[in-house]
Amino acid sequence: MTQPSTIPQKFLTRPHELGVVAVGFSGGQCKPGVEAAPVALIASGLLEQLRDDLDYDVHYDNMVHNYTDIMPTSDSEYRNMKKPRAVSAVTQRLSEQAYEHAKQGKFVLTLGGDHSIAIGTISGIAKAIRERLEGRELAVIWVDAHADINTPEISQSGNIHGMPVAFLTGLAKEENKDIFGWLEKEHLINVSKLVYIGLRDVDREEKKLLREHSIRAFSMHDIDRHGIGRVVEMALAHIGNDTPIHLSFDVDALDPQWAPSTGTPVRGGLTLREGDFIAECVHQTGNLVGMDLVEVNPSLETSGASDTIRTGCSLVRSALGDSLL
Ligand SMILES: NC(=[NH2+])NCCC[C@H](N)C(=O)O
Repeated sequence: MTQPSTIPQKFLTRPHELGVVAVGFSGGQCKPGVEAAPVALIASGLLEQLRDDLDYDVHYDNMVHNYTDIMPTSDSEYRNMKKPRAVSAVTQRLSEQAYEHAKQGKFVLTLGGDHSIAIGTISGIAKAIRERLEGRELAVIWVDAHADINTPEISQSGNIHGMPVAFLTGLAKEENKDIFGWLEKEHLINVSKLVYIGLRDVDREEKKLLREHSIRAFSMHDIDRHGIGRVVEMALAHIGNDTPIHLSFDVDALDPQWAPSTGTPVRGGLTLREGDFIAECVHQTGNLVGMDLVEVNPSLETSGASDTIRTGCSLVRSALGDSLL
């Protein structure tokens, strides 16, 4: 059965402590249901598994945050973004929550929610890491079918869950404090410390951005060619061994066979083992400081929902040190 990890964690001063933030937010896209994911993941026993099997001291406020108290009364489109003020307010609050945990040297686990929430988690953790580790930059491994790097102007959908990487890298900028203008330099990540794995549905303008900024991206084609083992090796080599890592895991990186209940499924994805393998390897670096699990939408499929939840739990356990032997 499962046992706690023995891998020393280089960048956490409280490696056995997990700050868990449950974010019931779906405003980064248009399909309701993704806000119910944290409850579903927790009801299926995820936090007990982390506590009892992997020996983590779980710091969870027993609340799924839906941030209703900070929802704007009106939220018209702005620069082609849908619900810009709501997503901005939620991610700003989440950024502070993630920062508080990360500042104390805990691992930050965030259960989403749609992928727009990564604007909050990554900005908060990047800031805490800079403060705690003398200006060190946070690297991000973005495991996803999509690149989520649309700037508002090039986005075809206007959904902000397709834009978080643009805001986090500073490729998209906005002065208005109510619409991501709260993001400061200390919140941002460097494109050279960003790596994608699993891409297979990238918009044309996004492809251009990836090329122009020489962003390291491993598509499903690369995984077919080299195998997942080599791809993860290359991804980690790109980041380097002296860098704290955040893993932002969109469940739609997996093939719909393993994760059908998600808003934007794309065929031809990772197997369950390839997903777990990525998470296991990132854990083994000893450099992981945070993880998001996003885009589980239990209401989209009746029979597929429990499979998707099970997949999500498995990915989180793997990233937190669960191993097969
Ligand atoms: N987090 C996600 N599932 N993102 C899907 C994004 C799809 C598309 N590229 C868009 O910008 O709308």
